[in-house]
Amino acid sequence: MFFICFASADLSDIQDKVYDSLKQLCNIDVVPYTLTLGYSYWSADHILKQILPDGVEVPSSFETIVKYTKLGWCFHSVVCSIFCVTLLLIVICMVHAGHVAHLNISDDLLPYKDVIAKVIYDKNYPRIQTVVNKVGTITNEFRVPKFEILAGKNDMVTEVKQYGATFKLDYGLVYWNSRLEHEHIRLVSLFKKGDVICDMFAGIGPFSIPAAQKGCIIYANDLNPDSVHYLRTNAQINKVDDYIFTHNMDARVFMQNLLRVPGSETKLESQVEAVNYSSEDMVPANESLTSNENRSDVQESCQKCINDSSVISTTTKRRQETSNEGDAYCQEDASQTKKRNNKRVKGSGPPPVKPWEHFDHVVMNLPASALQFLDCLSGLVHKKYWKGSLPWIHCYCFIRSSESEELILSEAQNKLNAKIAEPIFHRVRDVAPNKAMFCFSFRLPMECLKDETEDHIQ
Ligand SMILES: C[S@@+](CC[C@H](N)C(=O)[O-])C[C@H]1O[C@@H](n2cnc3c(N)ncnc32)[C@H](O)[C@@H]1O
Repeated sequence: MFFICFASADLSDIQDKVYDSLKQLCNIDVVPYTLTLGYSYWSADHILKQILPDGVEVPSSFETIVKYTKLGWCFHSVVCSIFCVTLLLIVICMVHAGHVAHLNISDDLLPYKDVIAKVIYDKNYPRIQTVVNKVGTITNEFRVPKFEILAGKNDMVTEVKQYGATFKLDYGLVYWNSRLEHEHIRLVSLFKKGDVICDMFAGIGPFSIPAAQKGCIIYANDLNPDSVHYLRTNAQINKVDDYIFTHNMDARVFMQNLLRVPGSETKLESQVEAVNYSSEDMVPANESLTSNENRSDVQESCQKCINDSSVISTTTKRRQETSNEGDAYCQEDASQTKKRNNKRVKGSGPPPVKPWEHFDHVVMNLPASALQFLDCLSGLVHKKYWKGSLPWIHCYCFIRSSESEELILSEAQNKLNAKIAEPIFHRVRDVAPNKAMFCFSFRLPMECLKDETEDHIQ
């Protein structure tokens, strides 16, 4: 049995609620004992350890979809540890903060969800102004979890900063996962200025926006209209709207439209957009010196990745966790991105592009089913029109501990109806004890090209 002596008057409202929850939880009228240091000095973790029953694991972290800057975190820790929290310091500390904390409360902790949320809200306010808990599993195709609001205001529109880019989003309407930040920037670090990228499942743009900041030309698509709305908004906020062409359709249709050669069949709306974008005096990708240089740079970057211990070839290396070397590599890229933050990409807009003649990378981040979409890449590229080297495909997938990379490779080869040379598996993160997310990268095999001459002969 215990009771809490609340030291700070300005937190009394929250403390009353916590106190009430405690009384309900413990089924008691009076909560005895004094925590003499006072509620206002204790961390959420410490308080929860005190108030949750013995044996219950205290949620040690929650995902906040808004990040502190590193400076903010350090500052916050110092302030907490020396117990000198003045209002002014809090305000300075929270400058880069937003407001939604996302909890994933396990079944055994559900009876305590309100008290947990109240303590987290209380101890992180005003940085955190809404505390939500994920309910059930994600079943909808837009991959948007359902949330219940446990504390604070009912407002899920917020802003996130990732490596110098700003992302506005409605957490209740679109997919967002802060834990993929490192992966977003790792993949973008493989792209070079002038590369053409097809982002088939773009979401609100965590691959597309930093890539455009680098000077890549992006065709970004998502089936969720709300994602596309925020993708466009984010392209404007980050001043890269000249470099991003957004589409709202099924990923297969998107790729078919993008790669259809004008004049060969009826143009669809999105194809018209791509055609308009390609001006008449366009320079073919493989005739430009810069483009050729970029092409070999991509090879080098990918080779660097193959050599880097954070990226593993099935044939040569075993699965490993992301290395510090990899971190440094991405960090370097991130600092360049930060420098560009909020500056319009220089030059007279992007160079003209004909995607049916050349693109460099395809990003497929829909791990639950991206492999099933690989068949749409077979017979899509016309041999007759294609210029330069074949594109890299980056297909995200989940691999269970009972499954192997060889199994994924064989599934992908079946879908493409072609053999994949030198596949690269990069372990992104563990999503469950027996399941990890991987990025499976490979060059589109030559056999996937559509050869009209052969069609004709047959
Ligand atoms: C896992 S999220 C990834 C979003 C983003 N690339 C990121 O890293 O945050 C997958 C996205 O694919 C979209 N999606 C699902 N099915 C789709 C389809 N058939 N065609 C296009 N987009 C689809 C969802 O709306 C969602 O935004």
